[in-house]
Amino acid sequence: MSATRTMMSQNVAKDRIITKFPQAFHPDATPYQKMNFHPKVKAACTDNKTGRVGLKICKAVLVGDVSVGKTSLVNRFCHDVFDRDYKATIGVDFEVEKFSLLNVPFTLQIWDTAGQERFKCIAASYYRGANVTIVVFDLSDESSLSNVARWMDDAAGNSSDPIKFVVGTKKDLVSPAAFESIEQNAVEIANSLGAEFWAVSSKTGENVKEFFFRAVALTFEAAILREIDTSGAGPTKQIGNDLITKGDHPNIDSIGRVESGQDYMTS
Ligand SMILES: Nc1nc2c(ncn2[C@@H]2O[C@H](COP(=O)(O)OP(=O)(O)OP(=O)(O)O)[C@@H](O)[C@H]2O)c(=O)[nH]1
Repeated sequence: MSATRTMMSQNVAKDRIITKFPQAFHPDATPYQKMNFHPKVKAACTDNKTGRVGLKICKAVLVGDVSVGKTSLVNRFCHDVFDRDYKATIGVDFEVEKFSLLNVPFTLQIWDTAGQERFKCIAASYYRGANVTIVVFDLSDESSLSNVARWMDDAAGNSSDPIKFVVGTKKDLVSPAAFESIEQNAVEIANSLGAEFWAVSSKTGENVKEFFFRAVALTFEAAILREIDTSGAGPTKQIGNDLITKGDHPNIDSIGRVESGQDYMTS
């Protein structure tokens, strides 16, 4: 391993190192059937002799109805906290998380958009170029599930072939019987949208880390495969479809990484 790679791996927190390919929540509720990293990806990451594996930065966008739990999901994963009080997202928030997969550093920008209709225009301008589209609904509120297809259409339609997820939150609020019923509907909808289904609770933390690790692994793999297929040589700085660059944002560093913070504020 090169000195640079060793240094970069050391910058990643221990609980952000992904060694095994994370599995789907439900084997029948995913279009992504792989059980392991692709041999080409393993080889490229293990050798890294060709210089084709560069710094990876991808973009995930969360969308969904008001108050379904988008911010709570991000906060549970990124900060391991849960707030019972509702504070509406204004415009869009973002976090940046660093990972290591197959000893290669990987950064995920997580964009948390507002569900309120009045912020829709602002939020929608951030959908573009997402590598992962995450449509969130509330397992305890069936009406939020009925809007999932529209959210997916709006958000994923602005990106080129993103990895897609439908995530039901607030699992702690539903009885096992109610869960079984809404899960069945959610799986059907997710399948029809070509998305993978997950059920999580940000309150208890159930499945939150598992979900994000799965999203990260699928995105990383797709990005490396795309890079192997499209670039013959030379390390790349990023492989997002349409990532923001320095100058677009005051907190962007020289290689296009952003510090976490709120990106848009209005009264
Ligand atoms: N019991 C329970 N409550 C949750 C869970 N996730 C979120 N909530 C609550 O649901 C409310 C809304 O959560 P948010 O995360 O702010 O929802 P949001 O989707 O980001 O809302 P907008 O920013 O308006 O789009 C808050 O009161 C949270 O505490 C969960 O897993 N379980």
